[in-house]
Amino acid sequence: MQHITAVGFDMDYTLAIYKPETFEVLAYTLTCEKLVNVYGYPREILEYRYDHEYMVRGLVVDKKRGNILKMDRHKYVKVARHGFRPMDAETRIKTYNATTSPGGVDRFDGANYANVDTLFSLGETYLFCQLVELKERLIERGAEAGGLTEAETALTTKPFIDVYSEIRASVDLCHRDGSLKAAVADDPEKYIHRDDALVPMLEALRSAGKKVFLLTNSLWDFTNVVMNHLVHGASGEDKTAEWTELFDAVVTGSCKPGFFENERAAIFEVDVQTSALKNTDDGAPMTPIGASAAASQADAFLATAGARAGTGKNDGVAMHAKAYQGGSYRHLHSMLGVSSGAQVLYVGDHIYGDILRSKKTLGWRTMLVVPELAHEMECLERAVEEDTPGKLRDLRRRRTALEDALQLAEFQMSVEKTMDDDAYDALVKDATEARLAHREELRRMHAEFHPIWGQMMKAGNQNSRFAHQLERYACLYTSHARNLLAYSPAKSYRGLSDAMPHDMDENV
Ligand SMILES: Nc1nc2c(ncn2[C@@H]2O[C@H](COP(=O)(O)O)[C@@H](O)[C@H]2O)c(=O)[nH]1
Ligand SMILES: [Mg+2]
Repeated sequence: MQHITAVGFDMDYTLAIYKPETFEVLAYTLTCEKLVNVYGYPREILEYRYDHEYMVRGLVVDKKRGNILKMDRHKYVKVARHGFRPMDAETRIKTYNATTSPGGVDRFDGANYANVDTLFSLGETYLFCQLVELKERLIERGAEAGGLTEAETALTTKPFIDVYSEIRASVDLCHRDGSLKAAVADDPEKYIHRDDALVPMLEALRSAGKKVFLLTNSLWDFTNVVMNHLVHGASGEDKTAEWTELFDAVVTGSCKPGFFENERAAIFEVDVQTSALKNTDDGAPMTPIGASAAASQADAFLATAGARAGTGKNDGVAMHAKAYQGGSYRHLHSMLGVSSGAQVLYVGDHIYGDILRSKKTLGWRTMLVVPELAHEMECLERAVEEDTPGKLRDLRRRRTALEDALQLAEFQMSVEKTMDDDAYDALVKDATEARLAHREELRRMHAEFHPIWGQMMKAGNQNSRFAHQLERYACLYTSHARNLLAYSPAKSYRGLSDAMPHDMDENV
């Protein structure tokens, strides 16, 4: 951290942790309403309930087939469900892991797939599974007895990928038409956890000489709602702009990940008293026609530009306001007096929106917030207490030894053309039992983490795709941004040393 001069935070699901039992349920319910009222879906979905514990991040939606997949770091699909129904191993392997297409292995990144990579997407993925099942139930019902309503008939003919797109569009609408955000603004306490450690954490960074910034895709009005709740427990008329004093720069409506690449994006100044947006000339104040008093104000700001932000000038951009909307990393670097991406640490929850592009394009240091890690670590500790890793290692060793012995026996038989049938049958039996015992213990261990999807960071024995992306793009990861408070702002974080199979004592 010694070389880091600026530490930035994403807001939603990074500083502000939403309560799934209220916030996700609200987003889900509003989405169902849009599907019925805007897209003409059957009214029965208004009665649907959301189980916020069912879905997890890191899954991939196969929009075309109506399946949800969990894969390992090699993109080998280890768990698959059609809607909520488990896919049998044979179908799963045939569909995803034994492709003979000329392009080779499916990359799972085209238009037919969607990543469940933010906590915002759990509800919509759950709803997709419900509608996959509803569509199939209606097709069966229609074939048996007829008598479907117009809305039901329409759903039976809709490809899964269109159902997915309409769910997505409905979710998008909830975020854009104010329905979701107005409800949160009315009662932030109901939807967002407060956090006593937040202000001390931001203050500790600043006292250590770091610039601190907020960079969020939420627009100013919603940011102001959320930050007032987090910092002051204030809402409605009691809101103020005092919380902005905790930051050296506040950028809202940032359009990440475009913010990290698109240098031409216009930046607006936010009037924190009225929430009005003011035009700027690439960040410098502009005087509206006829506002002569403002002109001298603009001159004064320009004269002192940089007082708040070190140099305050970078690439010829002068920045002075407390809060902005839009813009690009170039404006932000200017506000912070940053000349190299390696000086910035950014803490966010979205592997694509926050982490990947900021690191790849700008060389920012990154920290991924993974709230699920707390549960994952509790389960790991329990597993260690029960010696599950030891049991798995022994079972895996026995399985490997017997499979090796069986393969060697089969090879010898093929060369010598003789065989001791009884010995061979016993070996086959032992190898099969060892394989099943190992698999069963692995399944049992995964189920302790999550009954459907297992351990988030593993798929079978391997790192999951989510864990792989995290390792590749996040310099650090933690269950909560507040954990920064537990370490010195000058701490040197060191990675574990890399290990290859031949470096290990045991290959388990
Ligand atoms: N229009 C949409 N907005 C969305 C969607 N999912 C989330 N969001 C909004 O993005 C920001 C995230 O802010 P950040 O602090 O994490 O950068 C927040 O305002 C969400 O409401 C969506 O599907 N469509
Ligand atoms: Mg976020």
